[in-house]
Amino acid sequence: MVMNKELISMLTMEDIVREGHPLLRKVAEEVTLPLSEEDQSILKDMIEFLRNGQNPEVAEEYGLRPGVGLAAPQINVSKRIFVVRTTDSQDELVEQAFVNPKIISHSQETTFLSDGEGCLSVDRSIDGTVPRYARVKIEAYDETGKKFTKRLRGFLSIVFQHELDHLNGIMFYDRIDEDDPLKKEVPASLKV
Ligand SMILES: O=CN(O)C[C@@H](CC1CCCC1)C(=O)N1NCCC[C@H]1C(=O)Nc1ccccn1
Ligand code: NI
Repeated sequence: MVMNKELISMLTMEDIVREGHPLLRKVAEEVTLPLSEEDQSILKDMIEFLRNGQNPEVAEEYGLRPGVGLAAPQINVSKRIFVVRTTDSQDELVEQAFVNPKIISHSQETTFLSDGEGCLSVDRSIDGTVPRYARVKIEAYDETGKKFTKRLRGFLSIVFQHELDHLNGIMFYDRIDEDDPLKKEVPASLKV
């Protein structure tokens, strides 16, 4: 008997897990390499979701919120996988899968998005400064199972840290300082 192929399905906002779902607060499992067929198709769906969201016609058609990153726990898959699609400091398009990602070193200096952060799994806007390392040296595997290290800075570094937090059950607002949510300056001691 011929097994029928998985239906080609695109991810939509219904597939995005929202606040309150336990998976967003779990530490996701490492992925065994090389990636299984299933994990490879999960990665493809995740990249497609970001591409679709960044295509105004498709986003409009399917009611997608545009995202620059997506972590597997957000689509109810507790695995250490996320994808990023954005432009880097040289305005080059970066479309990258990160499997079993790790920060191996980071700057003392911190940075933050001046408008604060949001999250596709959070249907409310939360004001506040989310401190992130200004620069990170990371190690991960790509969709072919190849290990790579990269130095990230700027917006890409922030996106990476937001996604890595999702693999560790951390939400961006966990990092907002309640006593001084809108703090803008970085304590002098932290500047290198
Ligand atoms: O875990 C992954 N997510 O939750 C999707 C998030 C990830 C980003 C939030 C802050 C850093 C990574 C995402 O992309 N968004 N969050 C909701 C609003 C829309 C969108 C966004 O911030 N877009 C954006 C921001 C600045 C410049 C250009 N575009
Ligand atoms: Ni998020």
